[in-house]
Amino acid sequence: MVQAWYMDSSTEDQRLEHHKDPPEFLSLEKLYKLTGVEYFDFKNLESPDGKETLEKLKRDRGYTFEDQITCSKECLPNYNEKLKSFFTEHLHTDEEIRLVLEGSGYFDVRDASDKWIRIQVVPGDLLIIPSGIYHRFTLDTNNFIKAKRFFVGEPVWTPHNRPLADEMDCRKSYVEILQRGF
Ligand SMILES: CSCCC(=O)C(=O)O
Ligand SMILES: [Fe+2]
Repeated sequence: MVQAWYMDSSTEDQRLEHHKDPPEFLSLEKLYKLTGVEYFDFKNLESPDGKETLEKLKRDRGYTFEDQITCSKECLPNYNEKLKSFFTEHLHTDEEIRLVLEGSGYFDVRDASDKWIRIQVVPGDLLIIPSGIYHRFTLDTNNFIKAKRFFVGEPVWTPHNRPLADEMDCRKSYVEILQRGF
């Protein structure tokens, strides 16, 4: 089951959980209300039902491109460099959609007060991170994740780092929606 919590401010190893003391969890509804991040449960991905639900989601949202990424020392070219850029706070001009197939990791997203929310993902979790939200990704202490990536049209994975990205249209639109409320 996916879980989300507010992070502590320690600069210790990014792969640790970084719970506050005491821990402060968020429901998926709250996560959506606060950030616009959407979650879909695909624990049944291997069943006919699961496959059909995924096809429907792809149709509904116009995801025409799909591939897979494996993050491990063995499988990811320029492993250290890639992981460093994944964990540098950034945004994208499009949604970032990931469906975890194996392994686990953490997506961190900023709330409206710039607090970090950590979202733990495990197999069967599909996350949609909106365009324009500042976020980052890290492996956990298992150092392995395999995920499907989806995209509308030709994929663009370019990260735009903070603070330069503050001036981008997608950032301004996101902030506007955030102020109006999801
Ligand atoms: C779980 S996918 C690995 C991370 C990634 O693709 C990204 O942050 O863009
Ligand atoms: Fe990203």
